[in-house]
Amino acid sequence: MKPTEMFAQVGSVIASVMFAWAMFKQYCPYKLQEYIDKYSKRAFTFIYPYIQITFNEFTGDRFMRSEAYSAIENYLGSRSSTQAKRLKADVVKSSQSIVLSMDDYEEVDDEFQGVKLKWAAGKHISKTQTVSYYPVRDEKKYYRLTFHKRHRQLILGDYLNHVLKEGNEIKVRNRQRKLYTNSGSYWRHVVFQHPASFETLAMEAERKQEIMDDLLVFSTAEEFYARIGRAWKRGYLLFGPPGTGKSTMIAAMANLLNYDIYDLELTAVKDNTELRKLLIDTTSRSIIVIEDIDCSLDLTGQRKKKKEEGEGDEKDPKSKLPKEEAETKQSQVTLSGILNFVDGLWSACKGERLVVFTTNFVEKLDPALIRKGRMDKHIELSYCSFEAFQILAKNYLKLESHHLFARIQELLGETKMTPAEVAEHLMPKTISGDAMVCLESLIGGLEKAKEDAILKAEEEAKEKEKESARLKAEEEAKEKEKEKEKAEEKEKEKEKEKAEENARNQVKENGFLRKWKCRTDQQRKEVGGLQPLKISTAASGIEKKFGLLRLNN
Ligand SMILES: Nc1ncnc2c1ncn2[C@@H]1O[C@H](COP(=O)(O)OP(=O)(O)OP(=O)(O)O)[C@@H](O)[C@H]1O
Ligand SMILES: [Mg+2]
Repeated sequence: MKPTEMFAQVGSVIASVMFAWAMFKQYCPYKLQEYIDKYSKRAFTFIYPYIQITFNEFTGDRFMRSEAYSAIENYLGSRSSTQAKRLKADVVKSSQSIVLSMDDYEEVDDEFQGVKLKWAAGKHISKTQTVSYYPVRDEKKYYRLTFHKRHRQLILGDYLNHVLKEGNEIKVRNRQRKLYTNSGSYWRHVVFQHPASFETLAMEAERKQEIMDDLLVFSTAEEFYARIGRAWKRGYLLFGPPGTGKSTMIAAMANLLNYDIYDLELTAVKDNTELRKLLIDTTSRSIIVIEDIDCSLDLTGQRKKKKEEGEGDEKDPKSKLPKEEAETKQSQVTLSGILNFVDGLWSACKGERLVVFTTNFVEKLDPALIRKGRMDKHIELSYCSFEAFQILAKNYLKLESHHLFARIQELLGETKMTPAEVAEHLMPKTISGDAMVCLESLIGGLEKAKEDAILKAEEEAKEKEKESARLKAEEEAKEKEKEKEKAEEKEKEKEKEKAEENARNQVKENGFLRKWKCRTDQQRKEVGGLQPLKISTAASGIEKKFGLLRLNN
């Protein structure tokens, strides 16, 4: 057969099939069409040994992007870049890296525990029913997974879990982290790009490792927290003098765990309701920070006042506050509001969260706020030790050792200097960045700090001496006053005794007079009976006591 004849024949067959299909569509009853369609599909799947699963980009209402779809997109990213011929590129981490994914209708192969699978990207296109010059094409993208039906169990269970988990991890790795700050009842964010890390943090290696382990264990302990029935959150209290690295450590924590930071400014929060709203709006994998919690609000004061008034309801202390106080306060966030934020709300929020409080004065805080369970780990950041200095020297000057280190070690043992101050001395002082100049500057600073400390100690000692002398003088004056009072008391006692003695003598004298004057009954009648004797007050007491009477003559 000639090729032209063959083409003519194939053409007429196709035309006949199309004609038959058109006639079938036109005249075959709808019900019958449905039956034929259904059974032909069943017959096909009976013969076809593969299973297909479709993951649409949007689920439910059109506005929610499917989590599974984006996880698969991330999962297939690396495979696509090596297999697919047409790729889509997207920029993440503010132009720092490019993420590739396969373009529509591309296919990539994957393998899981020796089982081969195929992923394909596709889209359904349907025209919307709007009347317009430019009809909108409604695209519905999807990924389709194809695998042999004998692997159904493995793929539907382990494989899909593996895809979702890995996809989500890639998503987290690629995401641009953010630093949120509250403005009214909303969060505003900027890109978080702090270079601090635990490696550059000046701190004793052992303690540093302990904190890092604690953080890493927490971030992978989802199952553990679920098993013990606790919300997946952990509280850290960082305390220490200014410039010891509290804020730096928070940045290092966020970088270690790849978390966002929510820097909560409590004084800008109107009340507990606003606080609750802000907290509900936080996302998982985040650190919620309240810096200088002792200065943020007079939380301790509010609680103490409440206790004094004997109104122990923690739930709503605001209503118990005196009226003027509640009105004059700019922010009405209360301690109980904070406590509820740390405890109550968490159980309702999915995902892990760290809550970090920092303070310069840990002793000022209410014990309820920092008890274990709320602030699980208390970390003290203190003055610069020699070990911490070595890390700073390595970071700033690229120095592992130097002959001046011995002197610095000695001085650091004798005086206190914060890592921030040490770091300031180690900042390059010359264009050539001479390390010697920096170390000498540090030694100078440490020596001065030592001298200042000695002077301060002397002054304090003098103050103390003065104070104790003043107290002693006060004590002595009090003692003298007491002695004087005692002597006066004694004098009074003596006078009283003397008066009583006199009274007794007078009474005796009166008794003798009575005997002497009333010798006969006749005489008694003449004087007109018995009359009480009028004598001095002390004597009248004795007279009452003994019931003595005298004749009134
Ligand atoms: N432990 C440290 N390791 C490395 N750098 C530090 C350390 N402590 C302080 N610094 C340096 O000092 C600067 C100030 O430190 P930071 O802001 O972390 O102190 P802070 O404890 O938060 O102080 P404040 O209590 O005043 O908020 C930082 O920019 C950092 O460069
Ligand atoms: Mg700070």
